[in-house]
Formats: sequence, C-alpha cells, structure tokens
Amino acid sequence: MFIQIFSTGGTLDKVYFDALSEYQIGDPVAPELLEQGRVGFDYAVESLMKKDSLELDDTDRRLIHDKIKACPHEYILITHGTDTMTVTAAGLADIDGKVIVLTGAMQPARFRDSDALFNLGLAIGALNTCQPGVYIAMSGRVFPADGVRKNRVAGRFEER
Ligand SMILES: NC(=O)C[C@H](N)C(=O)O
Repeated sequence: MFIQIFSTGGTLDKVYFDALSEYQIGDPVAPELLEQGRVGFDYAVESLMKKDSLELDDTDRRLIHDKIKACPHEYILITHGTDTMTVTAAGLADIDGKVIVLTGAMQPARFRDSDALFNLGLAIGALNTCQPGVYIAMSGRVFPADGVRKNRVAGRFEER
C-alpha cells in the first residue's frame, strides 16, 4: 500500500512561537506522527500550502483538486484545517477511482493533549478499508464528505 499525503496547513501543523505570542503553521507533522505510529506502508508527503483553512480561497482549492486528480496513486490523505474541511472535501466529489480521506486536529500536534495522532490513525484506518470516495475522518468517525459538519461549540464533527 502506498499513501500520497498532501498537507495544506490547519491547526494540526501549527507551532506556537512564544516570543511572538502567536501561532504559525510549521512543516507537515504527518511524517513524524506516522513514524511514531510505526506504520507498515510506504508514503510520500507534499506540502501544498501552509494556511489556516479559514484563509483558503478558490485558487487554493483548485490547486488541491488538480493535484489529487493528477496524482497517479489511489490512496490520498489530505491534512487540513477543520473549519473549512467540508468545503474542500465537497470540491473533490468528481474525482473517481481514489480513496480520499481528509483529517486534521482541534489542537496542534505539538500539544500534549492533541487529537492529531488519534485522528491521523483513524484516517489511515479509513484509507485501508473504504471504497473509492471522499471521506472526513474526525471525532473517532469516518463520514462521507457530504454527510458531516463541524460543531464548533461542541468541538467535534457530527452527522448533518
Ligand atoms: N482546528 C483547526 O484546524 C481550525 C483552524 N482555524 C483551521 O481551520 O485551519
């Protein structure tokens, strides 16, 4: 099994710079987390952008779409900010023959109580078992991309 990972930014990849008292988006954390998980598959990671998903625009989403469409691999993982994950996922619905899973985190992977490792593991499980289609793996569940929303108050994803 080979998984192509595209990172786009989001809280998952955020780094806290104390001197600046603000967050910035660092390098993709996915490889480190996969190493920590001692995974038994091959993968490659390509960083497409380093943005909070609230700042993604149509041009960014077109790039994400076109990169995936042109990718020769069947299994695609997208790490993405949670706030507009469903918007990006909706734009991938026309891509056939691939298992595409988006995941992210409510807390930066670098935080001790982060949900990042858990969510990434869930996404990898989804890639191992799902039929071709677009899915969001968050909150311990794998949702079809068109059947989920983020509940900001509760801090989790749920059926819509
Ligand atoms: N948890 C997150 O990823 C929220 C962040 N604002 C984003 O959508 O990029």
